[in-house]
Amino acid sequence: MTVPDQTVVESAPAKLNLYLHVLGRRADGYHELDSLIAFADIHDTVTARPADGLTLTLDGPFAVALEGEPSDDNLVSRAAVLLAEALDRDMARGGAGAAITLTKRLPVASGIGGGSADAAACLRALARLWGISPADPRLFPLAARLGADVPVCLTSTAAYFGGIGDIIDPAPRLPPCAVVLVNPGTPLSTPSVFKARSGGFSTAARFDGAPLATAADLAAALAGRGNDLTAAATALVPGIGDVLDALAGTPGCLLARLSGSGATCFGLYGDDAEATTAAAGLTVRHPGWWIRAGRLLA
Ligand SMILES: C[C@](O)(CO)[C@H](O)COP(=O)(O)OP(=O)(O)OC[C@H]1O[C@@H](n2ccc(N)nc2=O)[C@H](O)[C@@H]1O
Ligand SMILES: Nc1ncnc2c1ncn2[C@@H]1O[C@H](COP(=O)(O)OP(=O)(O)OP(=O)(O)O)[C@@H](O)[C@H]1O
Repeated sequence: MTVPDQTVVESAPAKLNLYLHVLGRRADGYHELDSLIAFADIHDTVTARPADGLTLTLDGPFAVALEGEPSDDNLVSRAAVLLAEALDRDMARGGAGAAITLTKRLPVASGIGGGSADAAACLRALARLWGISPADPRLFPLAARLGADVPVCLTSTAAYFGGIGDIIDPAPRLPPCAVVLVNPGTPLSTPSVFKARSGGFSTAARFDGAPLATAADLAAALAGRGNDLTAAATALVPGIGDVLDALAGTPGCLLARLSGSGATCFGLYGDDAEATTAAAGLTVRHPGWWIRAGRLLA
């Protein structure tokens, strides 16, 4: 959305790993993954307007979680600097920069890729502000330099994620599906979860069956797959087990699962009313949890 004073607004949607299989561990310590990634209409927001230089302002309920970190370390600032460099946009020589605001609504270090989504949204917002397409192919290599999850967040459409996150393939069309996201309130760092993981490896499990017409079809297909980081994440944050049990116990929940390295879990539902009712009930019973209802993006 562009508003008349040239302010550009981009959403940074939460990423969900509908399934996440760990296929092996490379010599450099990174893990080979097979994952079906989808996005939800539950999001941070990046706003950019013309200004001298580059500045970042944080607001929103989870801004406080990032305020202890230097602003230059924020993935949004890093994305802005990379794009300015790639476009040879020299603000010292009078080129217009951007005043960026990140409205942080997604919990930090929570397995739903908020930082990656913010970085991708910043690339799209500044591309538009500075007169190039948000689909410009130059954005992809910049996104990859910012993190494994950032390229897939550029389009925020469902995708298969392979390699160490560097292989992105189109996913089957997902059916309309309502979701509830629940985080028990404990940040969880991705490296600690991979380090805590033990046991064997899974095989790749991309869908090759009939089209997924309904949320129930999607849940049934996912039931034979899993998130291989669940045991390790739950060992570090036992509250994940409570979240999964609570989600699974809500009427209409078709599937409850951990996203990424956690600690956010998601429930899938056949319709919006079931998800909204589930979220409301969980909020009453667990006032300390972060709970949001929404839908998967098409
Ligand atoms: C697990 C996922 O959430 C799945 O969507 C993401 O791939 C994680 O992406 P991310 O948070 O951007 O993670 P990165 O910053 O790339 O990696 C953080 C750390 O997690 C471990 N890591 C991450 C990705 C991967 N494929 N193998 C790993 O072993 C590594 O120790 C790495 O240093
Ligand atoms: N804009 C940002 N939002 C969130 N975290 C950021 C941001 N910029 C930098 N970071 C850093 O990145 C770390 C990971 O944050 P993020 O919320 O993206 O994790 P995540 O949801 O677990 O991601 P993933 O699912 O990709 O593992 C944070 O602990 C923080 O230090």
